[in-house]
Amino acid sequence: MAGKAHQLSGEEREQLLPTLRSVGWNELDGRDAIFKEFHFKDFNRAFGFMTRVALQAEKLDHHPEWFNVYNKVHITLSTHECGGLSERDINLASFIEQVASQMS
Ligand SMILES: C[C@H](O)[C@H](O)[C@H]1CNC2=NC(N)=NC(=O)C2=N1
Repeated sequence: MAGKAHQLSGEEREQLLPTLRSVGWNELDGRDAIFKEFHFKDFNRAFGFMTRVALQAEKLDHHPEWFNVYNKVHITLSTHECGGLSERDINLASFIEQVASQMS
C-alpha cells in the first residue's frame, strides 16, 4: 500500500469513528484498535464473508485479526506499522460493512 500509515489524530477520530460506532464497531480498552462481532445464519455465510474480506485484505495489504467459530466472526482492526488506528483500518472496516450487509 502506498505511503506510510499514520495513527489517527483526535480530530480525525471524531470525524471518522461515529459512522462505524453506529453500526457496532467499538474501540478496545488498553489497545488502539476497533472491534466488532458479526453473526451469520450459518458457517457457509460466515466463511463466505471471510473469504471476500480476505481477498480484499490481501489486495489492500491490510489484514484483519479475526476469530471464527461456526456462524460467529470476531474482528479486530489495527495498524502494526503505526502502532494503532489508521485510515487503513477505517477503509477496511467500511469494506467489511458492505460485505456483511450483502451476506446476512
Ligand atoms: C509487510 C506488510 O506490508 C505489512 O506487514 C502489512 C501487512 N498487513 C497488515 N495488516 C495490518 N492490520 N496492519 C499492518 O500494519 C499490516 N502491515
